[in-house]
Amino acid sequence: MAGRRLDPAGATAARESTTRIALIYPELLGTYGDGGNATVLTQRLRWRGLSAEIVSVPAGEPVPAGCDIYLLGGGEDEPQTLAAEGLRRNKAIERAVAGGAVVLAVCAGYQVVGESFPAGGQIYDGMGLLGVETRRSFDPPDAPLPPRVVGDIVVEPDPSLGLPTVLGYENHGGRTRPLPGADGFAFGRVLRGLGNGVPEGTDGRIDGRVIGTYLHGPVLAQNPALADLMLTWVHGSLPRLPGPPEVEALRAARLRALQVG
Ligand SMILES: NC(=O)CC[C@H](N)C(=O)O
Repeated sequence: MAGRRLDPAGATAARESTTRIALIYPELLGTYGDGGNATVLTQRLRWRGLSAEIVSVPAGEPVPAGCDIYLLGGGEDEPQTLAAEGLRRNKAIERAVAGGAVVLAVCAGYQVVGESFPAGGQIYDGMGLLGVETRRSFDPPDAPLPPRVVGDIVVEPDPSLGLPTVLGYENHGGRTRPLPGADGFAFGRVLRGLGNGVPEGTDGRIDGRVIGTYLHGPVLAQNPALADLMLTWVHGSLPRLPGPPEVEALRAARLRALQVG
């Protein structure tokens, strides 16, 4: 993580060129429509008159290093280990991140960009982009937890991000905690659901422009402000663009139903 202490607010100068959004191994890391995150980012750029391209990277293909944003979604244990194997061999995302690229990694993707994760009774190395480790449970267990958490999740993002409440859906068996002295900070505080499953009650992790979270959804479809935050990391300031009215209505209804806010 050293050597890429980027200031997320100090975005790259405004740019004219097409924004390239890499969708990593969608057939392995694509549960719960996480590929929709690429659609949301692309559309929010196009609505502002900016051009964007989705670069879908099938498993087994080399990951291009020249993209602006890399998206990794959720996956079951076996596809997740295959994805991690491919990504550990191919250091393109690490190089792109060192050059200022943005990463959004959801659930299995979050575990894979961390230092290590469990699958099928073994522990696998991740990419080490975030200083977190995932296990089925930590020893001694801090609280009795269900073997798998499935359901709605609501997160109050870290205030430094300037984001409204974030909504999503989680389905995972892994619990994730920062390694001692890890760079970065938790994505947010869990208001409903489990998230990282640690006593601090946090979800996810952010280090520089790498975001890991347990929120499926696809998360950006329900949380356009998070999409715009990522886009400003690439573009600098962008014209304000409210969420589509139906998304705002859905958010309000979900928050009411979940009795948050
Ligand atoms: N939905 C997911 O991405 C699951 C991630 C991981 N296989 C777990 O169960 O913890």
